[in-house]
Amino acid sequence: MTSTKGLEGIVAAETKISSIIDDTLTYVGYDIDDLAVNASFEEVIYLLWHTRLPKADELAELKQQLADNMAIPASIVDLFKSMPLNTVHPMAALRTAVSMLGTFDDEADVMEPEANYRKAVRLQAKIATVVTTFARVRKGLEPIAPKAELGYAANFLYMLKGEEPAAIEIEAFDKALVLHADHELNASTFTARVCVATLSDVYSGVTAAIGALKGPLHGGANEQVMKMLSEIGSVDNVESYIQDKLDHKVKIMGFGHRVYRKGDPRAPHLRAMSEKLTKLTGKPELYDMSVKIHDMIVTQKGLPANVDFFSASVYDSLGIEHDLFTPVFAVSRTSGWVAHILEQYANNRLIRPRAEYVGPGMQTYIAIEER
Ligand SMILES: CC(=O)SCCNC(=O)CCNC(=O)[C@H](O)C(C)(C)COP(=O)(O)OP(=O)(O)OC[C@H]1O[C@@H](n2cnc3c(N)ncnc32)[C@H](O)[C@@H]1OP(=O)(O)O
Ligand SMILES: O=C([O-])CC(=O)C(=O)O
Repeated sequence: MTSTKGLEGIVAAETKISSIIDDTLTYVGYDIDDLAVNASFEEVIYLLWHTRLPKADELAELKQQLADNMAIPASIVDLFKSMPLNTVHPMAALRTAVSMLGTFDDEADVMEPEANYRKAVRLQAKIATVVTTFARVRKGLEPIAPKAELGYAANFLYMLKGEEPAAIEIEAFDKALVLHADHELNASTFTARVCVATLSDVYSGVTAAIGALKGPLHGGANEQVMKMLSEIGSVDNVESYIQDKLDHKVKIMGFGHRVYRKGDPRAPHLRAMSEKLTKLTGKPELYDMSVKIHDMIVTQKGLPANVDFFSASVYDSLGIEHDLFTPVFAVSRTSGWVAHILEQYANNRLIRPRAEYVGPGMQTYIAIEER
């Protein structure tokens, strides 16, 4: 029995939800380039959960269900207030809050497909409120209730900032949500599938997935990209900063990917958004720095940017605090996690691989006083 480090190249599940073939990403067979330009996030949620695009009335129904379920229990606010708010990372707060949401759901352990779908809707609706509520509570601000008439992207920005976002902000944020919604068997989605394959519940699966997304080799990279841009500070500093990191073999966040070789198809969309939005917000240097970093890494390491690289300057332009970047990713990816959880339940088998044992051979127990 031999192992493959990081399970590289191992096909561990069948899925109808998304695919990456020859660097092309599709959701249910629709090219991400097509969806990024044409689909709303709510349409993508429906697509991932039903493996088909919604008709107008079906989309309207899903939007209504999401709007109806956005409120969160007051205890979640109390939970946040009880946390060490000066130090807690929003991803840790989110992980804990999603777990707690499960305790309030009467159907948490009801495993019928209809009940699991209802939980999917509730969780997708509430996760936007959870993240924005945390963002406000930690600053001593009152949470803002969602407005039923706003779409998902608009509601998120509204609940975060307390004012209705401009059309260009809604459009950009909605596109970012579309681009982050699903990605085949990435680490957090695999985590969710492993968790629920024991027939554990939807909340456990998403809580586990949030934990996996948090790491800087996965979703946590977008916050680290912004940290790097802030440290660099100006285009003139890019070369020496990046060269120093490369000379010391430090990984540059937002580059490289386990699956993509030529490039991540989501990155050009985010790059275009970054160029446009950083100009509008009067911070074009963020984009210019990003491009210079990008060119250096591509030239010297041959590594293309992944989804996390240009999303950092996009989220900054939308006025989102830097440590909320990964929670925003989680808000979008919940749609994909839940789709995979429902797919796993529909054709379940326990996921239990083997490990290659590389420890010592058979030993005989030695009494403690003789060691
Ligand atoms: C949403 C997402 O999860 S997208 C990914 C987000 N993560 C990041 O941006 C973090 C930075 N990137 C990385 O750490 C990696 O590229 C990963 C985790 C994405 C993929 O990892 P793996 O497929 O395991 O590749 P691995 O880490 O083994 O790298 C292979 C080689 O490329 C190098 N490399 C990979 N990524 C980078 C990088 N970002 N900067 C510099 N060198 C890199 C490695 O040092 C290694 O070099 P070596 O063979 O000389 O030791
Ligand atoms: O697929 C991966 O390994 C990581 C990734 O890009 C994602 O989850 O969006």
